Amino acid sequence: MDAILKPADEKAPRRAPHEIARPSREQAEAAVRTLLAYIGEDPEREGLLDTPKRVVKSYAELYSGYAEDPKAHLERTFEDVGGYEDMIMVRGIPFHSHCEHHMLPFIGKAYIAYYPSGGVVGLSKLARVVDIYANRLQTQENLTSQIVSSIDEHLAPRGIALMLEAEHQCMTMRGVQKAGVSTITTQFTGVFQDDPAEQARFMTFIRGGDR
Ligand SMILES: Nc1nc2c(ncn2[C@@H]2O[C@H](COP(=O)(O)OP(=O)(O)OP(=O)(O)O)[C@@H](O)[C@H]2O)c(=O)[nH]1
Ligand SMILES: [Zn+2]
Repeated sequence: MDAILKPADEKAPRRAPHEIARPSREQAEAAVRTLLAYIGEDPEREGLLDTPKRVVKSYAELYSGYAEDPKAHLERTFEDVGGYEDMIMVRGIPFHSHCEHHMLPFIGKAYIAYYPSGGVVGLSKLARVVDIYANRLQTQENLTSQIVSSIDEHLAPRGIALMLEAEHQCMTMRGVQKAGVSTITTQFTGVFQDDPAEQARFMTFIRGGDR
């Protein structure tokens, strides 16, 4: 257990989840008490007695994505769609994630489009995939590429376009303190990657409902 409580060698290769010993809930709660004392609080005062328990419980929701597999949501496709094969966009999916540098939230919207090939997925499933990856520690770039890779792997559409726009609280509440700044990331595969006109169409769809 000591190994996980000490800082890791920065150059160590990335370990698989099963190689990392998981602390108990009690150890996680004790770590929260340590942080409370570190910021100058008294972890024993009445208002804070249940806080470690609540924080650890909230982590089960905020970081639920580690225990979920997007495949479960993307493997069921529908083919009876009247031969529809044009772009499908799910526009403005709200998400919240946490940056892996500060463990502070970044909050924004995802815009996903794809050209189907042989089948479509339930629309909600795309939002579920966003949540699975957002409910992990992330960089916005990683989140973008993981969502795209997973849709590509399980659905193999003719093309995928994804744009994320988010505000990072680590830039708003602390550090450089720039409120109202958003970060945009995009990734294109297939027809979107090959044809700039498709990227332009994607951008037009994104603006569509705001006119
Ligand atoms: N590329 C990228 N950077 C991010 C993301 N989330 C946070 N960051 C940045 O990660 C960087 C970490 O920089 P460091 O210098 O190691 O940390 P820091 O001293 O806390 O930096 P400041 O935020 O500038 O105070 C900061 O520039 C953050 O803005 C992200 O999703 N993608
Ligand atoms: Zn950050």
